[in-house]
Amino acid sequence: MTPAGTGAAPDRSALAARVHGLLRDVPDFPQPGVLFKDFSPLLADADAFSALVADVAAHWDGRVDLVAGIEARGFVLGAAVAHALGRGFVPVRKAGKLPPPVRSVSYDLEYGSATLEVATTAFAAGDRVLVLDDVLATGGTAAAACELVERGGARVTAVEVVLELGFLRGRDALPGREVRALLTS
Ligand SMILES: O=P(O)(O)OC[C@H]1O[C@H](OP(=O)(O)OP(=O)(O)O)[C@H](O)[C@@H]1O
Ligand SMILES: Nc1ncnc2[nH]cnc12
Repeated sequence: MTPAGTGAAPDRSALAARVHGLLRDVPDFPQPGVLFKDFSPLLADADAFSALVADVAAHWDGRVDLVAGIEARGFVLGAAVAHALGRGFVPVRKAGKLPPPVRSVSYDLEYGSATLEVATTAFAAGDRVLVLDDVLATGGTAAAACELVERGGARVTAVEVVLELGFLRGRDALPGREVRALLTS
């Protein structure tokens, strides 16, 4: 593997502290009562973003065939990790964005409900797929993405997120799956 960016991944606890310091808390967004975690400052920090991508890629190197990123913030992280791994990227999109034929799954998330879609041709039988997103909250989004991967005949190796909102118990929506998070709050 040749990680994009600055080379070897640093110590994970140091990386976690650095990433934590670059997340911005936004109260009452997108609706009252939600404390929104804004990843924009992290993405804008070239060194921290490179270190994060290198860390994730180093962990999964040789163990996945494709990275599936969930719209929209999972696209940014997922495409960067796929590039660092030298693997392909599959966009898992909100309804109506991908051209047919697609598979669809509806789900609930922390602040609403939605439908995710993936191209029916995205996966080959037996592909090992890393599902990647920024936040695991209730787990509805990640569970829907996993279902889409498996309906396509592929296998979910794991769900990787930057931040897990532990109090929302997203892992309960992903029984039996490996879930890896850099940060838990
Ligand atoms: O675990 P859950 O409760 O399902 O929530 C997690 C999802 O919520 C956010 O996406 P959002 O749907 O807000 O879309 P965005 O990335 O386009 O802003 C986040 O990026 C995850 O995909
Ligand atoms: N609180 C939160 N902040 C950012 N993304 C989220 N997705 C679901 N809940 C979220």
